[in-house]
Order: sequence, then C-alpha cells, then structure tokens
Amino acid sequence: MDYQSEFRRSVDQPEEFWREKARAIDWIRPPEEIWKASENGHGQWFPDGLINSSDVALDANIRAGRGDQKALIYDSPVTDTQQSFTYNELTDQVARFAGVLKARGVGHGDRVIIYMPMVPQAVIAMLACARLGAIHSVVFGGFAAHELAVRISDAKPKAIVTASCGIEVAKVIPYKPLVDRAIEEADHKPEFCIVFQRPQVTAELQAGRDADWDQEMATATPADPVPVAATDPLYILYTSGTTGKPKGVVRDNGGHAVALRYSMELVYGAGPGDVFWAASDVGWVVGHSYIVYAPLFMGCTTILYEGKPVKTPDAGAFWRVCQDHKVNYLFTAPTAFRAVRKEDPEADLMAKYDISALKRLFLAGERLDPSTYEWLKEHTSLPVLDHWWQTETGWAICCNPVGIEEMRTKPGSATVPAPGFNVQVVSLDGRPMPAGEQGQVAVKLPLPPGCLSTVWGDDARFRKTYLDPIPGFYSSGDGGFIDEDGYVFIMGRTDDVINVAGHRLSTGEMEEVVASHPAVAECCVVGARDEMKGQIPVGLVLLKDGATIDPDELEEELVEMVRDRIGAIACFRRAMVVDRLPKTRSGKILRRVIRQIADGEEWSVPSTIDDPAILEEIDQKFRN
Ligand SMILES: CCC(=O)SCCNC(=O)CCNC(=O)[C@H](O)C(C)(C)COP(=O)(O)OP(=O)(O)OC[C@H]1O[C@@H](n2cnc3c(N)ncnc32)[C@H](O)[C@@H]1OP(=O)(O)O
Repeated sequence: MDYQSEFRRSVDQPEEFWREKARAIDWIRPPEEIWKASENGHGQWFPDGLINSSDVALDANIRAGRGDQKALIYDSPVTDTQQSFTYNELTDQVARFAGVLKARGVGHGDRVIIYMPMVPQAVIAMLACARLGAIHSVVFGGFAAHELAVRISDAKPKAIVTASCGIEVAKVIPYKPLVDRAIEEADHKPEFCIVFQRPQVTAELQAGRDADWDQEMATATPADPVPVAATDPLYILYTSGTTGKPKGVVRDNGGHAVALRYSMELVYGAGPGDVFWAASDVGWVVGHSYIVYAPLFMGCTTILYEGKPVKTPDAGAFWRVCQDHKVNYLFTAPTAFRAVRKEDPEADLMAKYDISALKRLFLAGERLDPSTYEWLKEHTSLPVLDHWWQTETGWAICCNPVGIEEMRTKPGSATVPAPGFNVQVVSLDGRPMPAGEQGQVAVKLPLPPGCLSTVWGDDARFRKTYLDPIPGFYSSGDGGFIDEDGYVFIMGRTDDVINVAGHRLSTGEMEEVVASHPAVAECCVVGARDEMKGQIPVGLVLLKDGATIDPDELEEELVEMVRDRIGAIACFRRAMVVDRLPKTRSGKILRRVIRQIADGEEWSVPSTIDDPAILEEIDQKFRN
C-alpha cells in the first residue's frame, strides 16, 4: 500500500476505511454503524459500538499473551528510581484503583480530576477511570491553584486524585496545599480526594474528605471493565483558548482507540513489543495519547520519565534512558533538544551511551526549527520526523507516514496529511489558496476518529471556535501553506495563543492577570520569539493616572502574580511600562505589529492606526 492510495481511500470512502481500521481493536460489541452525521458536517464515529478503553489497553494484551511483557517503565532520575510493571501487574493495579473509586461511588460518566506529577499512580488513576466508564481530566502539575480551580468549577469532578508533591529537578513542590486552595476557590466541591503520599513530603489529609492511596489500595476489591458506548467521553483535557477560560476538549472512547492504534503503525511504524518513549508529561495531550493510551493499545512498552532533558543530571539524560530501556522510538518537543544542544553542542554525552535500539526520532508540539532538525540528523544519523497535531485532534494531522511509505523529509515541513485528515489551506472565507501561498490551515469535515467531539459543557463554543469560522471545515487556528509537492508547512498560530516550550498558553489569560494589578490601566501581552522556548510572553503596561510605582518593582509584582495565578510554566518574566499602546481608530490594540517589533522583524505602519508615532516609542522600549 502506498501513501496516496491510503490517503485517497480515507477521504473518498471514509466509512469503509475506518470500518477496516476498527477491526484491530478488541470491542465488547463491534460497531455496525461506522459514521452518524449530525448537522454542519460533524458527527459521531462507531455510534453503536461498545468498548472499554482500559480493557483495550490492558486486558486485551493479557488475552493476546503479553501478560508478562513490560507495559510501563517508570524512570525517575529525580528520585533515583526505576520500576517496571508487566501488563499483568499494571492491570492488577488499575483494577484495584478502579475498585477504590467504585467503592466510593464513582461510576459511568462521573468526572475525576487527576493532578499529579509523573509517577505511575497518574497512569493507574487514568486507566482506572476508563475502567469504570468515568471521565478523567488530568491537570498538568505545573499549573497553579487558580488554574486547577477553574478546571474543577468547569468539570465538576466527584473526586480529585493527587500526590503529596512533585519534584522539579531538585525543587520539591508540595501539591496538596495547591489542591486545598483550588477546592476553596472553586464553585464546585469534590466529594473526596485520594492522596498518594511520596517520601519527600507527607501531605496533611482533611478528615472526612481525603484518603491515603496506599491504605485504600490495601483493602480494595478489583473492578472489572464496564462496557461503555464508543461515543461516551473517555476524558476531558483543558487547553488554552484566546480568552481566559480554557476549553475542555472532550475525547470519546471508540474513535480514540481506533485512531490511536492506527497512528502507532502509520505515524511511528511501531508494533507490539516495541519500546516507545514520549518524553512529555501526562498533563499534555502527548502524554495522554503517547505515554498512556496508544502504546498500550498497541501492546508496546511505554516509558514514564520523571526528569528533564538537562540537569537530571546532564544533557546526556535522554540518551541514558534510551540505552537503559532499549528505546526504539523517541518522541519529544523541539525545545527539549534545543536545551540538550545548548549544553552539549557536539553531542559528546550522546557518544557515552549505546542508543543502537533507537530507530526514529519524532518531534511535535511546536515548529521544528531547521537548525535543531539538522543538528539531530547530523549527530544521531536517525530519521528525524516532524509531525503536526493539536490537543483537539489527539493524533497527527500531518506526518511522515512511515508505516506505509517513508517519504522524503523537507526541513520546516510536517510532511503530508495523515489519512483521514483532508487538510487544505484556505482564505478566511474558505477559498483554497494556491500552492505555496499562506492561509488558514483547515481540515475538510468530517474529522477522522480520535478528534474532539465537543467542548465540555459548551457545545456552542465548540461550534463557534472550530466549525463556524470556515463553513464545512475544522478551523485549526494555525496558519501555513502547502507546497507544490503537497507538503504542509505550519507557520504558527493566527490567534492570540502562544507556544512556550511546547506549552500552549493564552495571552488573553495573562492579560487578565496583569490588568488586575491596582496600578495597571491597560495592558497587552504578546509572544516574542525566543531561541530556547520558541516563544515567551512579554507584557506592555499602561499605568493608571497618578500611579507612582517603580517600573522594576511593578515588573516583579506582575511576574509573581502570573506565576501565582497561572503557574511557572507561563514563563512570564518581562513587563514594560509604556506611555501609550498602539491602537486602531476603533480602539483595537495592534498586536500583530507589536509582535513584529518584539521579534525584531521589519514592520510597517498599519493604515488603520490612530497615532503612528506610538510604534516608534514601542520599538525604542524593546531595543533598550
Ligand atoms: C502535539 C500536541 C501538543 O502540542 S501537546 C504539548 C507538547 N508539549 C510538551 O510535551 C512540553 C515540552 N516541554 C517540556 O517538556 C519542558 O518545557 C522542557 C523542554 C523539559 C523544559 O522544562 P523546564 O526547564 O522545566 O522549563 P519549562 O519552560 O517547561 O518550565 C518553566 C517553569 O515551570 C516549572 N514547571 C515545569 N513543569 C512543572 C511541573 N510539572 N510542576 C511544577 N512546575 C513545573 C519549571 O520548574 C520552571 O520553573 P522556574 O521558572 O524555573 O521556577
């Protein structure tokens, strides 16, 4: 099978195509109906199928004879721990934790928030929810209490599962005080919390509400997988939008299982028994899809790494993990390799390790800059494969389809649309752009299985954000172009979402925090280019009349406020006081030109500007 015929079949005969791919999954009741359309080209995959995602990830592997194979390897340089779980052992732990939740009343459709560091208990909790048909919502451990509170208020969980602390290199971060603060702030209160106590910190438990993970597990009765409809939600994962409130991306069970298993073959060329390492965090979609679900759906061994690319203990960390666990496929964000390259430019540390098991390197989460691509190619001599996807899609929209045909790579391109994604570059009114010309990157509906079904509790927002802007298409929010060979180049967001070290963040959310300072009259936050993290946020601040605060002091306070409200991962470290903000005559802040100034690019004065002299003032500020 070649790429072109696979792709054509996927868009010309999607029902037959996905019926065939669905056969690779162990269904409880295989679907007869493959696609049920609703209005606007959206719809549901496998609507009459019955499935359980924990059964597909775990029990199905035992039935296939892989019970004694390693399912999960936990490698934690920050605690000097290595631990592995076979499929039998992981299934036992998951069934027990499902029993803990079930005994406390968690069942089909209930939400459970998981706020945990990179420990096996995070994976166990996710799969335990799936086992009961409950809906997990993992919140990245780097988010502050307020962000957790926003998600608690929106998801209304019955329970929260957390740990006593996370460990960031050598810094121990107590989690429980953050959870307590978040519950206090949220307008919904969970019935109970389960706390995994780590040796570094013992969390205080609130009597009547909090319970200890180990104690609960000791007496648990294992729970069996509960059959759920393929269309029932498996999880909610919040992602930044243009406004302050994050969007809860809803993923179903059936389409997700089919798409992710297919992606393991198509995108990564991986099969049962392979060792797959996604060096990300379970709090991001890469962690959901490629630390937890897809490798297990495929019968691989997956790695959970609690460490960093550098400093744990050095820039050889990734190569050490690849050697120790004979990793076949490594997937991470370009920013991780930029950090490695900065500390080990000649890759001397790589040479210390035997990485001969590695077959391919995969990059996603932000644009793969050509110089990082060249550095990796030169020093590893491996295929270095960029791919483009989003929290919303759950798997690659564009990739090098190595599982069916390894294509020539072009630096800066995520290669070609994955089968199922009819990617087109269009103008704002939906007209196709000629080859090589930039426009909005959109996907002609229907989206393939595995993509978001809606926004949790807000279907109108789902339609307004993704379906309404370009009728008949899913609007990705990214801009780019397709060249004459059909290669897709993604150039970045077309909205106010920024990408900091592979983390998608909302400048609007940061503006809300900055604007709440008593001395601030008005502000604007833009993403400025950064060599290491891709982009970093920079704030421009207009003081209230009569405010006398020292600009350095104000910057310090604003940095602290953003850290406290959003989290350290926002990397908000710069806020400049300006005399005026550039605006159109109708009062809209001219963010695009501010971004160009921040990036040191050539800029021209927009015809709609109120007072062109302001741009020179801003330019001066950035140059000082
Ligand atoms: C394809 C679909 C997608 O895009 S899904 C998203 C894919 N993105 C990723 O996988 C993320 C890739 N990035 C990373 O893993 C990290 O940024 C890497 C490259 C490892 C660098 O880490 P680090 O040096 O900590 O920098 P950073 O910018 O991530 O962190 C900034 C500050 O935040 C903190 N932080 C980070 N994680 C946590 C956490 N889990 N809990 C608590 N705090 C956290 C860091 O310690 C750092 O703090 P500080 O400013 O130094 O005090």
